[in-house]
Amino acid sequence: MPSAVLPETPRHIPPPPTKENLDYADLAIIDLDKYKTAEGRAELVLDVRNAMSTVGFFYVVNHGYTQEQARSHPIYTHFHRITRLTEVPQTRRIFNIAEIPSRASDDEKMKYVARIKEDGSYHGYKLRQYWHINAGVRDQIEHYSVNLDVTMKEHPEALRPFLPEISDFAQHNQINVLFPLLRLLALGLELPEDTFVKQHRIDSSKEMVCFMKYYPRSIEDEEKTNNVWLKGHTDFSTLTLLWSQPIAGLQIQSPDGKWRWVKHIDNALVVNAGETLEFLSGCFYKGTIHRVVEPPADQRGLTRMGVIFFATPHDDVKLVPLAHSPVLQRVGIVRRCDDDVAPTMGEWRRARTKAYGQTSLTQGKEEGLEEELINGVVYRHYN
Ligand SMILES: O=C(O)CCC(=O)C(=O)O
Ligand SMILES: [Fe+2]
Repeated sequence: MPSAVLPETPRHIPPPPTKENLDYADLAIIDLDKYKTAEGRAELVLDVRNAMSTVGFFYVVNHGYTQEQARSHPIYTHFHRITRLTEVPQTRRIFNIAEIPSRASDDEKMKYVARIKEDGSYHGYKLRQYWHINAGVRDQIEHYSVNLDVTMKEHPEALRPFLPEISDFAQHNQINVLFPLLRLLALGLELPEDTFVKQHRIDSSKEMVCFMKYYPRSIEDEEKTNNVWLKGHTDFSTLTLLWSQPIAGLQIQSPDGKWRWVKHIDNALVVNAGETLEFLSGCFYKGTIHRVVEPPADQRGLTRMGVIFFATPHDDVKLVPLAHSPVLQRVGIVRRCDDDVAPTMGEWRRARTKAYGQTSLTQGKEEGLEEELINGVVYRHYN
């Protein structure tokens, strides 16, 4: 069998977690080991339903990827099985790979820039300063997003040898984490367990892995934005799987209106519900508002790398509540728009992606709230 040797990856070195005593959100921990038994699953259905119908966020542990114990696993390229085995644990390895796109030249970044405004797609680079935050200050976040089907687009040269691993990683997120969670969420609505999975298991999926690099900002920018790096928002996904990393910054808006920090847990996932799950569940599952702010003093000045999987159903799925759910019939359905004008996933994704961070916003009823109308649905931003 022919063999090839992969280039070295950069080394992503995570700093120690913050020692500051922050006001942390109290989030449930969903242990996917329990999914293996019928009793465990029954417990998880209740835990997942409770978390998603109240806070809209939880942690997932035992998702099948190792962080601390080195374990060999073979690496493949497009054509060859590679002879050398990696000793790097899987989670650390994906953070190493995540560093690659940010090191491409400016010319190459321009070549693979995402067609955000043109097609409403994040696949490729979202460069820094694309979004407006406040008072003329723009974001310092660079994304590189790869579709679940990694062959859908071309990628920067340095990333190409790692596409098989990125593909494995994306599929791991989908099959081993997303699908079990979607089954639990369907059971939580007393629906057949594959209800949501069927909407997601498709060939032309637009689900994506996003490598997200936040660069530190000037004191002036911090002041003008009140330390907000990424404005309060909900995600357009059904679920967002965020690979926990030690640099604090992510905050969620608690039901009492207070922003609370999300604490880092080594090798855990932070999972949140997005707008699409709200649409499909008649707002029973909550797409909770979250934002990213400047890290605490002991982590200031660091770049912050995120690895995130955004899950969405097929573009043709009409985003109307699953009204036959016995649970929804009991608790009632809240519609964000009438069923007959409800957008499809594709319409919502494109409209949301094109509009985000671009349009001029109107001041909402509350302080710090801005609103815009997307596809006839009110979308809110919070500062
Ligand atoms: O970087 C984070 O921790 C969160 C990012 C986020 O909320 C998003 O990209 O939608
Ligand atoms: Fe988000």
